[in-house]
Amino acid sequence: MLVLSRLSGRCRVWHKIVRVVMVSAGLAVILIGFLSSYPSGVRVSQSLEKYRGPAEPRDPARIPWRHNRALQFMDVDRANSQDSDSIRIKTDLPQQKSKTISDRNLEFNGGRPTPYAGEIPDSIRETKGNLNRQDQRGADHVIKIDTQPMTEDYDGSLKQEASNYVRNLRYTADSKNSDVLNINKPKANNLTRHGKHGAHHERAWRNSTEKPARRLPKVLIIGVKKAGTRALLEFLRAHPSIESPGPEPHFFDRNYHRGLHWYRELMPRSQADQLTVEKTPAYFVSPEVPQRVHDLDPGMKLLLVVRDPVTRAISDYCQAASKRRIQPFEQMAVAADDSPFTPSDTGQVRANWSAIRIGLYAQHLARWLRVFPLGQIHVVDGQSLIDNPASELAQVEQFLGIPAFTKDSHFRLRTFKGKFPCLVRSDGSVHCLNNRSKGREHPVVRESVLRRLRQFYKPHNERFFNMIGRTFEWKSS
Ligand SMILES: Nc1ncnc2c1ncn2[C@@H]1O[C@H](COP(=O)(O)OS(=O)(=O)O)[C@@H](OP(=O)(O)O)[C@H]1O
Repeated sequence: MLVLSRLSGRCRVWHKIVRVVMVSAGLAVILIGFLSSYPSGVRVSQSLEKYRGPAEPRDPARIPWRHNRALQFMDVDRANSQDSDSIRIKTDLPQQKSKTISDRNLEFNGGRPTPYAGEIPDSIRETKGNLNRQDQRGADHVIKIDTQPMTEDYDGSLKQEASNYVRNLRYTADSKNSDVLNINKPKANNLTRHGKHGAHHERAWRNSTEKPARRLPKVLIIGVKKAGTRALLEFLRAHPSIESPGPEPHFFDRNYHRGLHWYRELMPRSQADQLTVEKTPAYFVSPEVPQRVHDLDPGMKLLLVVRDPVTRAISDYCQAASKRRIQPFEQMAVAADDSPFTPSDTGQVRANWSAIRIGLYAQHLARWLRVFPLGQIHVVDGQSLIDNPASELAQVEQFLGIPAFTKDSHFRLRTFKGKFPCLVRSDGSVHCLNNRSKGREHPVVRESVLRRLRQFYKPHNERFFNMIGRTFEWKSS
């Protein structure tokens, strides 16, 4: 009995020792496994980490993930990417590690969730970036991006996705031992921007001692959709006192729930004495927007571009028709008296159709005037913006209280599609608006239908003219 009880006591001790050894070995295996799977040399800050999507499935055709010195960079000059197909970045690669970066090792991070736009459209998923110069420390690089597939949609949405896409560009080093490549926005005083009138604008940055920061807009182009809002923004952002994001943020209407931090992050960096302007034409017709804008900044300056509502409706129709098959404009706009297929000059105008409803300027403006004084709203004549852009811009500059800058020589008239002005940059290059989404050919609309629409809009236009104390030469019969 004594022998048996001693033996069982020893067994318990051995049992305990074996358990401790096994647990320790298990923990060691897990720890080694974790350390070896972690990508060596990757330095990704917490703030960047949150923008990472779920881990990418490994693709054996690519360089293994653990060899990637992948760093997502946040501060690409996004505004630049909207209207040209190049994006300037600054690299921080030590000279001795200098290497040529080509589309072989620079790839877009397709398919990952992005902070703003969700899924990347298939059409641009395979787009490649390219640095066009030998890499040097601090070199100002230009990544060329094929924007062709991005121009399918009208301004805004796809372009915005494209720029988000670029935010998630990854650099893949091809050697295990190379340094992390930090790609940051160029410092303000080295910034050379497309779209600005060159030297003048750079001087504004260089003379300032303050750090550039992302600032919320002080000016909104609130509408009207299809009245020339993009042209106004493009012309305005050439001014040295103006900064703007290229895409439409849609903050006060559909993205309000995302909060001010989200909104501010969309803004480009600017100096304290510059004004940030954004344009989202949907603001003008969204009932909840005026109060929201006022809540943010009761001193917000508002720009409203207007155009003959009949032509505007046709332009709106063209945009919709470019995306999906829809009935002819005449049938969409006017309900026939006797037959649904023969619209006539006596039929009911379909005022509920958004293309018609947006043109009821007085109705929409009334909502804004409940919240903002008329003095804070400047109305831009969309037709004059085409015929005489410098003079229209001069009035905007005066309203915004920024130095007079825009001159006739900044424009080349009737250059785009033989009708529209284009911007002349300081280097002499000419910048026109998006070829596919602007200046679409309008369908021929019968005179009787046009007359019916003009009759319909007449009282609304007059009310609008009374509200703003100014008239426009829109035909009323
Ligand atoms: N410089 C220049 N270049 C090209 N187009 C110009 C320009 N200035 C004004 N426009 C007119 O702008 C119309 C499009 O208006 P928006 O930019 O407000 O459209 S959008 O709401 O942003 O989709 C567009 O309408 P459509 O011609 O019907 O396409 C143009 O008439």
